[in-house]
Amino acid sequence: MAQYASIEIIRPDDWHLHLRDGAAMADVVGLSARQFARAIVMPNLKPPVVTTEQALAYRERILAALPASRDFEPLMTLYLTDRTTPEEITRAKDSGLVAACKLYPAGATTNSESGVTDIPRLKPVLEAMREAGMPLLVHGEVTDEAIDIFDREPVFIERVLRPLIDQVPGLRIVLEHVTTAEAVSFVRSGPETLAATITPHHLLYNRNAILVGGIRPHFYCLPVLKRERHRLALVEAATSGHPRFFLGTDSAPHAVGSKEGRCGCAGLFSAHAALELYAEVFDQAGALERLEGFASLHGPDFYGLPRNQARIRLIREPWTVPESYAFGDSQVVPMRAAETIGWRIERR
Ligand SMILES: NC(=O)N[C@@H](CC(=O)O)C(=O)O
Ligand SMILES: [Zn+2]
Ligand SMILES: [Zn+2]
Repeated sequence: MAQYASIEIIRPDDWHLHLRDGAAMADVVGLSARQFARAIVMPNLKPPVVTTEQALAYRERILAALPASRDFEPLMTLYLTDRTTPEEITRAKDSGLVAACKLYPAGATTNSESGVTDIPRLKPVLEAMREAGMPLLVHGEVTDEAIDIFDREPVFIERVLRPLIDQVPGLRIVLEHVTTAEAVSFVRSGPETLAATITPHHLLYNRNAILVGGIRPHFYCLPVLKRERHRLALVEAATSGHPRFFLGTDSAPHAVGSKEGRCGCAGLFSAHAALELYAEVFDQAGALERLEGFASLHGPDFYGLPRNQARIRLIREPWTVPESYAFGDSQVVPMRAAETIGWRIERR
């Protein structure tokens, strides 16, 4: 098998990113813009981004915080609630700047308190999205207390996603941050309108990372890391060349104090090195030739957006990740903190 010293690909996009807001956002946005041309920006701020007007204002704050040299396009999203109307979908579509809407089952993850409690009642909104050609992005976990946290994704697929696809056929759906073999086979056997994003952490780690040799809060995210057999299924899907699996980091920075407490927040921060971490995965799988499809082609194709023109080069050259990055009035601990990564992006 060829051992590439470097690899050049079309500049990638991140189809699932948390940028937060204010000074913290200003500290992290440049790290994503360094590698990605565009990113789907998640709307789970406090309070959430529920109207087109709020999404456009958030977009302006992101653009204002970008380093002058960076060309980076934030693709905005709306946070669906029980009160979202079909008219709001039309406004979002007409703005030309809102790319998708996000469904958080209420209580499923970080800042999802205002999420949807009654998904069947959302049908008129989902139909308006289908007419607008606007994808529905889904955090796919049930919140039922009786369901084990490691089973919440497969149960969501059977209880919620399968019926939803039947009720609104033709709606484009992205099952975000898939973590299980069940999700992979559901997407593979699903309609052409169903896709999934995969994170670097779910490709690189299994649940041992959280629990072996001490409890490691920086590996805690939702959906939680799963068994090794699930990780292997994700690697197979990502590196297979299948066009309905693509890159979405779910980089979700939290101030170090909110991760390392008695009740730590869910979310891993990977924006400092996301593409480099994906390169490791594809390299280990002997599939570097397929990185470009996963990182740069399948996403825009599914969203119906143009592919990027610029190119980016990754070099096989280890570097040590800092212990932390600035994050507003605090710090954020990055994935692989104080450890090495085998690839780096060529500076231009
Ligand atoms: N993934 C996470 O563990 N956390 C995300 C929310 C999410 O994507 O579910 C966050 O906003 O912190
Ligand atoms: Zn999520
Ligand atoms: Zn997320």
